Amino acid sequence: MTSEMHFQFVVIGGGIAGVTCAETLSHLNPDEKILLLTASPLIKAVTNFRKVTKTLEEFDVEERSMFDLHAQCPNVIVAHDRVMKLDSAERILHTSTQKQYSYEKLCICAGGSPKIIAEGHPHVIGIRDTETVKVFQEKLSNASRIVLVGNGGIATELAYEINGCEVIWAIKDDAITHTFIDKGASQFFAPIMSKEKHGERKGLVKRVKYRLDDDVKTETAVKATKGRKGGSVTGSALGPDWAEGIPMHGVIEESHRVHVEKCVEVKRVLSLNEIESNSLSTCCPPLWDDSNRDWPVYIELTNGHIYGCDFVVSATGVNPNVDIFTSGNKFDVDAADGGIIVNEHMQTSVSHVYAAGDVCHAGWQTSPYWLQMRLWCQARQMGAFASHCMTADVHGHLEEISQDFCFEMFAHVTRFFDFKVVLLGKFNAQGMEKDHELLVRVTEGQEYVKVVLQDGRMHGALLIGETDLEETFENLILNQMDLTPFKDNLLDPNIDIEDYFD
Ligand SMILES: Cc1cc2nc3c(=O)[nH]c(=O)nc-3n(C[C@H](O)[C@H](O)[C@H](O)COP(=O)(O)OP(=O)(O)OC[C@H]3O[C@@H](n4cnc5c(N)ncnc54)[C@H](O)[C@@H]3O)c2cc1C
Ligand SMILES: NC(=O)c1ccc[n+]([C@@H]2O[C@H](COP(=O)([O-])OP(=O)(O)OC[C@H]3O[C@@H](n4cnc5c(N)ncnc54)[C@H](O)[C@@H]3O)[C@@H](O)[C@H]2O)c1
Repeated sequence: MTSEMHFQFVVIGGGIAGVTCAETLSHLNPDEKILLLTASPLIKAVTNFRKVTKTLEEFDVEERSMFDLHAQCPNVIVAHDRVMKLDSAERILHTSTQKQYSYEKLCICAGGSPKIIAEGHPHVIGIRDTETVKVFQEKLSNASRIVLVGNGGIATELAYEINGCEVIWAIKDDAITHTFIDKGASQFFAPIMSKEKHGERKGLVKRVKYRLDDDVKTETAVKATKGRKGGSVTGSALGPDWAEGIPMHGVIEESHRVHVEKCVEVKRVLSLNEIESNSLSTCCPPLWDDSNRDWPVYIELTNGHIYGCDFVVSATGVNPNVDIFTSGNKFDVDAADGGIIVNEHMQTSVSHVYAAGDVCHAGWQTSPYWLQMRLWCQARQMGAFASHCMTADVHGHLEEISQDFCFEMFAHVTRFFDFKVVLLGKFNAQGMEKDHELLVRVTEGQEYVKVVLQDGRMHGALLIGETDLEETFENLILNQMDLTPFKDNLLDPNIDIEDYFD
């Protein structure tokens, strides 16, 4: 019989949400012992945090040993141990090293795993953590053609970054990068995507400092006995600009070649044997050479096209890691995205259990200008806010805690195709009825500015390039000024909009 260790606060997950939650708990409760349980030996740390505007934030993400977190927050004990079972009635966690931990308050920050088409197929991979990136790089270094499935963040970055390998990019939509931008913006990017990249990439400060050394030793760590099961992902998700500085080269001389197949899904993954025995004919994009080539794997798309390739990258979103927790416990889970539902205090439907980051589904009545997307900024914000709520809860004044300002308005800054991209509020008019209006300004190869208006008020904006408009537009969304009298001038490039609304 193993002895049980008790902690006031236990956090599960060494990603951005879990580490931020544990760090903030440590600052708020310097006299309490906090346990962070993580299935991955390295944890994620947020550094150089800075606010760009009231709601936009930027930070670096470093992969660190568990030792570093304990050194920085001595009341946080980090255990490299996988939670195998939650007994929420007894408030006990059972781990892979046969330990038991009881808690007063628990925060689940177990992240997500890539949702992979044809899961388990040896020629289909997903990307989530440093280990899966290594697998991808290794496969790519011997590849001359891949099929890329998905139309969100990862697919967009890969379509731009991969060199020396042909890419067939299969998307469900009629325009690229649909998760983040509208069709007009994807047309803005189209010529840029097909251009070859020359010389140094411009202007971008590398934001992620990954340490890929596998053997980080820690004395405080409790060693996990089990590794990955069936190739499942246990590491934390990568973060901003993960693709920067990671070589992505195939074997051919042509530096950059992408063929986009629009409005399709993958119907079947086929072997050469199946192609031959059923006499199926394969396709090749115009001007690409496919003569006499046999491929390790073939993809049949719903438009009937069959492409051969070395391997397939499934960049098709994330499944929250909920199974271990929902088994035997009455968590409410969102039917559509599979996340554990949390309320405005990050509480789940199970007493004393909170959740934050990719694993959770924001189940509260959200502000009209905020939406959940599984992003590092939201993982950090949710982790930090959950720790404030957990602390208030143990002191009996949770109801006095009002929601953090960061949930007032959605704000995300990233880079696609080497352009700065800022997303504010309902940047794609998400969930809005047809009665909204779009104002757009485009300068080819330079900037794309789109504003979403309803009843003359700004509800969202998409800014591509160095527009310098984020602060002004953030204010206009937050203060809901009636812009009807200024509508014609709002995007006039000859008017200094900042002065205008000063
Ligand atoms: C390739 C890639 C690129 C990305 N790029 C960006 C970007 O540019 N900008 C952006 O905003 N976002 C980006 N994201 C998304 C962002 O990285 C995630 O939203 C964010 O990191 C999620 O953090 P998290 O802490 O919720 O989860 P995770 O980082 O997934 O961490 C979950 C943690 O829980 C642990 N865990 C899981 N199960 C257990 C268990 N049973 N017991 C113990 N521990 C467990 C895992 O080991 C891990 O440490 C990217 C994601 C990927 C995969
Ligand atoms: N720069 C950034 O902000 C950035 C970059 C990379 C990743 N991320 C985040 O990391 C996470 C993972 O990225 P991702 O690109 O896998 O997810 P995503 O949610 O960004 O995009 C998933 C894409 O896959 C498509 N899809 C889903 N099922 C499909 C199917 N069966 N067939 C074809 N297409 C399918 C969806 O339509 C969507 O376009 C996301 O939360 C994303 O927001 C963010």
